[in-house]
Amino acid sequence: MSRTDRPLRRIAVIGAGAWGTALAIAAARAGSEALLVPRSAEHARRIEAERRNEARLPGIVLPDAVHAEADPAAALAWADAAALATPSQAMRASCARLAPVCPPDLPLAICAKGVEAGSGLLMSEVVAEALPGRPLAALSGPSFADEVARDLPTAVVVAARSRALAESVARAFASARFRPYVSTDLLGVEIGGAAKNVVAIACGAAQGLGYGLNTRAALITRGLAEIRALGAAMGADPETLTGLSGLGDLTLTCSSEQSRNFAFGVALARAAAEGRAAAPAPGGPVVEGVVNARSVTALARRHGVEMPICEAVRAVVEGRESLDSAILALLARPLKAETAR
Ligand SMILES: NC(=O)C1=CN([C@@H]2O[C@H](COP(=O)(O)OP(=O)(O)OC[C@H]3O[C@@H](n4cnc5c(N)ncnc54)[C@H](O)[C@@H]3O)[C@@H](O)[C@H]2O)C=CC1
Ligand SMILES: O=C(CO)COP(=O)(O)O
Repeated sequence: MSRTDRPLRRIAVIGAGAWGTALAIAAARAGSEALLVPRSAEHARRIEAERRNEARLPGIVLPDAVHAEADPAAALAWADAAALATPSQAMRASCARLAPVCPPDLPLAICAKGVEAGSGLLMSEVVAEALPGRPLAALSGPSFADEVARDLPTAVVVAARSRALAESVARAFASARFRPYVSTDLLGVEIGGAAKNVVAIACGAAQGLGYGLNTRAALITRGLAEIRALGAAMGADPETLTGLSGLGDLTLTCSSEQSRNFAFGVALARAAAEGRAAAPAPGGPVVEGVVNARSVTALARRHGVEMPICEAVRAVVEGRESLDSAILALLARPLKAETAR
């Protein structure tokens, strides 16, 4: 009997950021047990002593079924499955640390959203290189960590090439107010999650510039068209990109300053107005769209896909173009048909 034929009830969560912590809590609500594995032993001790992860999820008390474990070997030996919840650019290093101690058949649920800079690989490709042979799933969709931790109703999607694996992972997290749908389109789910953060920066910048809701609606819709074009070129199911992990997450992230990517876009516009550059705070919460502006557009260029909004965000965050001129360039693009057909 393979591991995924029996319920996945012990979940090791690698990466104790806001999302890893919220997922550990979601697993506990689903009747699973979770071991949260931070990068440092000190962080594990603090979480265990305080019964919270105050730096990342302020005010949230951990349920009894969640514990912190400093030693990844102990956590993975105990676990039925692991959730990989480090930022995308740390995924390879984090998996390398797990490689000597990760059982060869341990199911892994990728919870980071992004494309690796340099290699242009999706997270499932990075993990398959760093931890070869393990059954892979991705959990994604519109889900602010804080809302999940507070048990506000949330729907996500769990994708795996094996439907049985997607269903097992979904069951490990499903509870009355946390509803995972399943999908076999791993590629589509990963593309939507990686690209939406870049469009969210554009929406935040538009808000910071004082633009209105017309602009936001245009950016979301045309952003989705870009994401769908990338998905089509890479072989994703177009329906996935209008589902929870595509349009769903795009809508969430593009419409609230609760999104770190949106908030960073607002900060970009404020900084531009004051004639200075903006960058995410070192050691602060991850802003995936900054690195992913580069990695997602690099992937699109490789596939011959135009992503003008994402390219504009890239040019601005790389300091090659001012926000004003990036917007003017977007608006000055030749008039064209809205749809390809
Ligand atoms: N916060 C949210 O609402 C959601 C986040 N996500 C995704 O989850 C991923 C993680 O985001 P957050 O937890 O929010 O970030 P965060 O900024 O709250 O925390 C990131 C954590 O990763 C740890 N880390 C960094 N490098 C590491 C490494 N090499 N090994 C182990 N740990 C390492 C840091 O110590 C930190 O605790 C991102 O890809 C994000 O897009 C997905 C859904 C919701
Ligand atoms: O992915 C997220 C919600 O689904 C979190 O978005 P931010 O990283 O922009 O906060």
